[in-house]
Amino acid sequence: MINRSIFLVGPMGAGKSTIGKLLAAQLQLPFADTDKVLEERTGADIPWIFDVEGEVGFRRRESEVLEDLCRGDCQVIGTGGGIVLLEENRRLLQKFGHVVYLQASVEQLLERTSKNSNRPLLRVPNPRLRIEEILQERDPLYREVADVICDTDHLTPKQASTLVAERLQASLSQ
Ligand SMILES: Nc1ncnc2c1ncn2[C@@H]1O[C@H](COP(=O)(O)OP(=O)(O)OP(=O)(O)O)[C@@H](O)[C@H]1O
Ligand SMILES: O=C(O)C1=C[C@@H](O)[C@@H](O)[C@H](O)C1
Ligand SMILES: [Mg+2]
Repeated sequence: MINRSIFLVGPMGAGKSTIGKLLAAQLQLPFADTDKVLEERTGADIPWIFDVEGEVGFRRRESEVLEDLCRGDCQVIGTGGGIVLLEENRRLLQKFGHVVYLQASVEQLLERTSKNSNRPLLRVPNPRLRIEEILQERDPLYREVADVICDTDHLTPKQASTLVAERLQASLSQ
């Protein structure tokens, strides 16, 4: 029934990496994370890439990773929060995958992303405002590509993974 890769999209802290791993185990599929693949290929971490190559350089690398993963086997793929910014990426997501938009409130996103400082776009004096701006810009783009939308606010990662699996099955059997 699942004949294409499952892409998880959503803002930083939505749980794409955390829930993605659980979902992959649940569906007995491999898991990949675009941020991780990009870091392994580059041999540098995301803050370093942003510092040296800027966001434009990072986005170029991210698109290359996405293209390669789209050509590969069916798996669960956690994406970077900004993957939907480029139209070419949105087309790839829709063409090659089942896309799940993981949502969470600004409050939850702020709390979940405050635990570490490896997100260059949140290294600002007012991360709450930044998250609000990001959501305003990207929510329509996440919706544009999504086959399924799941709110993770009051769910543990395990509960969220189960909900995503159920919603995916329902959407695929329509
Ligand atoms: N449903 C949830 N309930 C509680 N904590 C969560 C939930 N989902 C994720 N977390 C926690 O929030 C933090 C960020 O999650 P994660 O790294 O999976 O987000 P992400 O969407 O992959 O973000 P990014 O776009 O920056 O890669 C982690 O510490 C994770 O354990
Ligand atoms: O939301 C974003 O633009 C980002 C999210 C992270 O997953 C990383 O891809 C990077 O920190 C940028
Ligand atoms: Mg992630």
